[in-house]
Amino acid sequence: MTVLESIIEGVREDLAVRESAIPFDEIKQLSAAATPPHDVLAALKAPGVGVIAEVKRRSPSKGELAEIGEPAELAADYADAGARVISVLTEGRRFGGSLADFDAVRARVVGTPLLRKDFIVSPYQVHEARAHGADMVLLIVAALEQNALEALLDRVESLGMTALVEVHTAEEADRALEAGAKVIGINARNLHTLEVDRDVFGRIAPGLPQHILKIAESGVRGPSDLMAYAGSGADAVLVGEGLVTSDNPKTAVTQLVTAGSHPACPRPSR
Ligand SMILES: O=P(O)(O)OC[C@@H](O)[C@@H](O)c1c[nH]c2ccccc12
Repeated sequence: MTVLESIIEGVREDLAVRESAIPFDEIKQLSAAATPPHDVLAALKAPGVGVIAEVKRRSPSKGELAEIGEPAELAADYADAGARVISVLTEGRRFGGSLADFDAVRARVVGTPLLRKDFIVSPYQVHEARAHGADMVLLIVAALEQNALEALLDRVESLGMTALVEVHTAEEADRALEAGAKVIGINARNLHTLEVDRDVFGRIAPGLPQHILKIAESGVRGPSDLMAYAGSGADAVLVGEGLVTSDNPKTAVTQLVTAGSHPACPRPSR
C-alpha cells in the first residue's frame, strides 16, 4: 500500500464515524444554510503571484512541524500579511488537523477565503466543508477515479465553491482538464513516495491552457522559490512547512507576498 492509499483508508474510517453522528441529509442542509462562499477565482486572479498560506501541524514525511497553539492566531497573521487564501489541513491521523481547527480559523478570519485541505473521497466531505464555511476544496486526482473526480468537482461548484484540483504528473493534469478543473495545483511532492521535486511544476505548467489558474504546491522555502515558480507560470504558491517552522510566520508571508507583487516578478498575463 502506498502512503496515499493508507492515508485514504484512515480518512474513510474517520468519515464513517462522522457520518453516523450527522447523516448525509443533515450535512446537506447545513451546507445550504452556511454563509455564502467567497469568490476564490477573483482572489486568485488579482495582480501578482499570490500566496496560499497553510495551517499545518505535522506531515507524514517530517512528523511534528510546529506546536500550533492557536490556529486562529496563525491564520489571522497569514491574513494580515496578505495571504490570498488560507489552507487548513483537516486530516487528523497524519497531519494532526481537524474540523475544529478549521472552525477556529473560520471564526477568526472572515475576509479571506479558506481552503479545506483533506483527502476528499465522498460527496459528504464536500457538504461538510461548505457547512463549516469553506470556500475552496482540495481534490487530489491521484486519489480519485475519473468519474468520482468529475462528480466531486461538479458538487463543489454547485455549492458555489472552487476546487483546487491537485496533480503530480502530466497524465493527471490531462485528467484534471478533462474533468473541467479551473484551478490546478501542481504538487512537487509525490504522494505515493513523499519525495519533493521542485521541477515538476516547470515541466507541467507550461502545457496547461492559459486560462487555467496554476498553483505551485509544496517545497517553497522562501521568496527565491516563489520567483522560480513564477518564472514557470505560477499564479500562486501554496506554502505550509516553510511558514509554520519559521520564527515569524507573519513576516515569512509578508516576504513572499512582497516578492509576488514585485514588478520584477514574472507573472502570467490574462
Ligand atoms: O509544507 P509544504 O511543503 O509547503 O507543502 C504545502 C502543501 O503543498 C502540502 O501540505 C500538500 C500539498 N498537497 C497536499 C495534499 C494533502 C495534504 C497536504 C498537501
